[in-house]
Amino acid sequence: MSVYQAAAKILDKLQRKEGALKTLVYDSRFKNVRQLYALLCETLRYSAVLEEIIENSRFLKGDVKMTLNLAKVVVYDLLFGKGVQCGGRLKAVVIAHRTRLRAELARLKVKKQVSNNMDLVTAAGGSAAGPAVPRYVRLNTLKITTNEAIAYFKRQGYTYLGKARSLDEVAELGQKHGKRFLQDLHVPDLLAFPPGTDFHKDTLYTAGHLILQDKASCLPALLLSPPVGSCVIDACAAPGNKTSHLAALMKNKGRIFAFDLDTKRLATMSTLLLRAGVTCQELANQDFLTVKPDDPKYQKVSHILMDPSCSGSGMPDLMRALGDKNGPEQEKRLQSLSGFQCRALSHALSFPSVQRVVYSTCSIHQQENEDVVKTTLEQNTNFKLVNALPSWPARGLNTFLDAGCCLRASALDTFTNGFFVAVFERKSDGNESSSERICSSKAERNRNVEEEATGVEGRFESEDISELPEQETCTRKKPRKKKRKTKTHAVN
Ligand SMILES: C[S@@+](CC[C@H](N)C(=O)[O-])C[C@H]1O[C@@H](n2cnc3c(N)ncnc32)[C@H](O)[C@@H]1O
Repeated sequence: MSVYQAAAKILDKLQRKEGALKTLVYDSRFKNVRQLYALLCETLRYSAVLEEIIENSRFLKGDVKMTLNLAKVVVYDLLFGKGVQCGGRLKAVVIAHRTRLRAELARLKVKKQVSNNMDLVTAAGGSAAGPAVPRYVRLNTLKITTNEAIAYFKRQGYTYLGKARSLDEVAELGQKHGKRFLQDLHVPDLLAFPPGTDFHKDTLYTAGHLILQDKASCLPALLLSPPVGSCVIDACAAPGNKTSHLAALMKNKGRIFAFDLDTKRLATMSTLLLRAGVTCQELANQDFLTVKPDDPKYQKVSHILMDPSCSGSGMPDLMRALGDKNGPEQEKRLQSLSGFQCRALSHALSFPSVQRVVYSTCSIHQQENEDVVKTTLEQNTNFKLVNALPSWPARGLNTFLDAGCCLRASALDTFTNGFFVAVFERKSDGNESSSERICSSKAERNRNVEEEATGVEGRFESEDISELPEQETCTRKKPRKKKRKTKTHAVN
């Protein structure tokens, strides 16, 4: 099977919501999964542009017999990729229409008033997905310091633009190309490069010094901010980007109990943590809902990260591929996800010593975000919301009194993927009224700012197919009856 047929099949499956992109690629058993994955990512990125070109050129209107998805992957390679890399009838058909397709590309650039292909993507995605998001690189501080990394990239010919002072500077980088980078203003040890910068073959990346992770997905670990030496649970952990971030914040001291239902993702996680030099973890292939809060093993757990399965609707490429379908089916799915998310979050809050719990999703839907937080607060009156990262401009939708304590992220507002974070903290006095739980009092806001400035500052995904799923689509798996626990051992 050619790479195009394999890719088209996966696009079909994505549209039928049969799984996450990386899982589908991995499961396809295609011999060169890296090539297949790269082609799919790029086709998804150019999806809207490709559809317009295919439609305007009437490529599929004549005698050409192929599905839109097959047309998209092959036209992508013809116009934006390495040229058509197959033989036979498929190549003959595309070559026969090459001139018309190229002419449509040129016409589209004139229409959108852009001069290069990347700008075309930005122009196409501008309304639905927002501007292009920079390539964020989290430095794994277990292995490298920020200064070392900056010096390394300078040696590689990149121009260092300094530490961003405003989101506008990050946004500007999103519109640029070439070898330049800056340090992020919110997340310490995070660098931002122009979109499309590829580090998969970089030696620092392959050695686990760099973690390719979107900025928004760095916020949960940062806001949980477990002290060095603490006892932490990562409830839905695989493939472990946030676990490795937690371990870096904890300087590999203390314990992280990490759970996941999915055996394959957990195996990938084990490999990734090994590469990242994480040694303080204990992995378990277990349904978090079955983990007993009164088990003496978890007696000292003070911090929990809850990043459960969600619709993945914050991932722009994915949503563009799936189409933003509303309707009863979508509503049913969201309700089911939301029910699970509420149960999982309440379960996290039931651990006897837990003080702080961070809830996050890569969803843009209120049902999975504010609604889950509101229900959970109503059911757990011994917890309140903390005003998460007050300097962050995008806040939770105003659907209940404390919703502004939560933060949202999007390509349009924060130049990241779509994301949501809420921070729960145990009330010091169990008798606080519901109004006291609101984090809008000036004193508490100030305290939170201070915490973020002192506790977080100074401490500190790949999309490589060999590493498998980031957190984009995280379809919920049914709990398995048989539990198998795996424990990773310390690695030097
Ligand atoms: C959003 S992804 C987690 C991404 C991860 N936190 C990271 O940053 O790399 C959600 C994960 O939850 C897992 N999951 C779903 N239901 C679960 C459950 N009941 N118990 C444990 N893990 C679960 C899924 O297998 C999936 O790997």
